Amino acid sequence: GHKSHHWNYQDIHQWDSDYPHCGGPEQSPINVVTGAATFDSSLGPILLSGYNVPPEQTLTLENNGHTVVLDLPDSLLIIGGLSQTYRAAQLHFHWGSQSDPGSEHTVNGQRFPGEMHVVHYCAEYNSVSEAATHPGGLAVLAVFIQEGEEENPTFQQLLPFLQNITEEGERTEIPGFDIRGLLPQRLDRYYRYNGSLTTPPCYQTVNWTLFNQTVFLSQEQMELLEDTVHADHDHILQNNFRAPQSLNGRKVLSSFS
Ligand SMILES: NS(=O)(=O)c1c(F)c(F)c(SCCc2ccc(C(=O)O)cc2)c(F)c1NC1CCCCCCC1
Ligand SMILES: [Zn+2]
Repeated sequence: GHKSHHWNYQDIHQWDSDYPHCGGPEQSPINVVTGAATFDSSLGPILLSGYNVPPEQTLTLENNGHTVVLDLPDSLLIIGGLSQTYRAAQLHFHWGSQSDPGSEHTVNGQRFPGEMHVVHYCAEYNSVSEAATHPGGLAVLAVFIQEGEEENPTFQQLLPFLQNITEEGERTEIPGFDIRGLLPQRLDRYYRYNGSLTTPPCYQTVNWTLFNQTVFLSQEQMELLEDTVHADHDHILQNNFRAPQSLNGRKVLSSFS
């Protein structure tokens, strides 16, 4: 298991004293300035395989005190749109509160209500932990979450279970469902840059894909995400996002013009 993370989102400026990579030059998240992105025609559509998990296969949903994590079978693959094949490890969320947005990345200075990260590791490694320490070892698909009129049926196969894991350390089993349905329709339109984990140890080993198209949750679903899980016993887990980090000369590419 992981050494217990004694960090939190309140003393973010302390992170780099305990975790030196957090002070590195290629950190995440960033603000994407769309007008400054460079179109790269070699960036093809993200191609997924095995994302439809049958209901008889259960998935573990956990409150780890920093976010809610859905463990994913390593049979879910990214087989296109990246230089190598990547295997799924987990997905988790970043959110704000009912009054404030909580995405990690921002676009032209706009923060979205929430952000989902689907974390994958390069198939040449045997585990996400091993891959996490190698450049390009991780590929995270990031999806911005907005509030809309309709209830999102695929998120409805996940969000109600948050009520089983309100306390840090709690976990629950949920029936498999089509993980593809959590992603936007257009997997061919995205921003791409090299960055890091947005949490300690902040390894600078993440190939980021930020989809241009967002997903929509109803107000009730947003409230489930924002107002259900707690950390260290009593206080509600909200605003679990890191501030945007300097690009330090990094290029942001786009798969579309
Ligand atoms: N945005 S992100 O991808 O950087 C990210 C966060 F912002 C995160 F906040 C998290 S959760 C906090 C880190 C953590 C804590 C406990 C455990 C455990 O008990 O197993 C594991 C991790 C979190 F889990 C992740 N992703 C993890 C990063 C830590 C481990 C490396 C590979 C999995 C991706
Ligand atoms: Zn994340």
